[in-house]
Amino acid sequence: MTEPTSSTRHASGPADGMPALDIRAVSHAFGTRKALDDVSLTVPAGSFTALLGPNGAGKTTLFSLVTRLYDNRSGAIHVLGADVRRRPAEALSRLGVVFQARTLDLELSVLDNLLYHATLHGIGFGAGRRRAMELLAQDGLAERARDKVRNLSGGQMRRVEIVRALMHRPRLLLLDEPTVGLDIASRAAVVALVRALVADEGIGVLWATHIIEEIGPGDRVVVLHRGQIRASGSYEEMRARAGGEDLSTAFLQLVSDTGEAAA
Ligand SMILES: Nc1ncnc2c1ncn2[C@@H]1O[C@H](COP(=O)(O)OP(=O)(O)OP(=O)(O)O)[C@@H](O)[C@H]1O
Repeated sequence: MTEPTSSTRHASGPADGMPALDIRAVSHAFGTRKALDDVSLTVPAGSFTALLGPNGAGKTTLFSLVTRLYDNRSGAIHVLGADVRRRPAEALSRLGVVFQARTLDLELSVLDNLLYHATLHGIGFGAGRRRAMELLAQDGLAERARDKVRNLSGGQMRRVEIVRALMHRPRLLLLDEPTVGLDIASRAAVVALVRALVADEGIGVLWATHIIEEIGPGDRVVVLHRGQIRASGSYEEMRARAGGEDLSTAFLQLVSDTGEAAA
């Protein structure tokens, strides 16, 4: 991405120093099946935090609670200080989300998809169009603005979904396994786009994945397994846990069924 403009750098957002996302003691069950058990985690503002967990760990359930698809009946979730239960409109206006399943309208143009989202957030047509073109240009997709989404590659669709999530200038971006199904080059482009948002604009990112290679030095890592947080800390701390071995070794130790639940 190119250097952010003043309008992109200062997105809507409250107090400095507040975590982008703070989850405290949240549990969730589907009937008798516990999907999340007393989960607490923090995404500091301007951090890339990887939520690392194997299939069925509870990542999507956690995202559904943060975005209010499900109601959190225990614990508390704050987005930039706004409680998602008590101040949902405020909290949701501060977050952008890219769901695991594709949600663009394939028959609409890229621009119309973005304008539709802008309208849902109360952004007027002119301002929405300017914002969309600014973001598409930053991501090298401006010339595809009038193309039907159906004609884009999978990687380009993902990047458009990220652009869409940024239309209303959130300070927290949630991405649920955003590179699933992409080839290596497309995956690298998506990762680079999101890392640039963290570095250039200070957006807090929670990146759910089970792909270890997407996590690197300087990242924060939260390991979720069977609905429980098994570990959290910096990439370097995680490696140290495995005696200096790579992150894969640490991860496999943490999600083995004998691994202790630990903070
Ligand atoms: N709507 C639902 N009804 C019943 N059980 C569910 C529902 N959604 C999820 N679960 C169960 O909750 C647990 C956590 O699922 P979840 O989809 O949150 O995990 P995940 O980490 O996102 O997995 P994946 O990487 O496979 O997407 C699993 O045991 C799953 O089967």
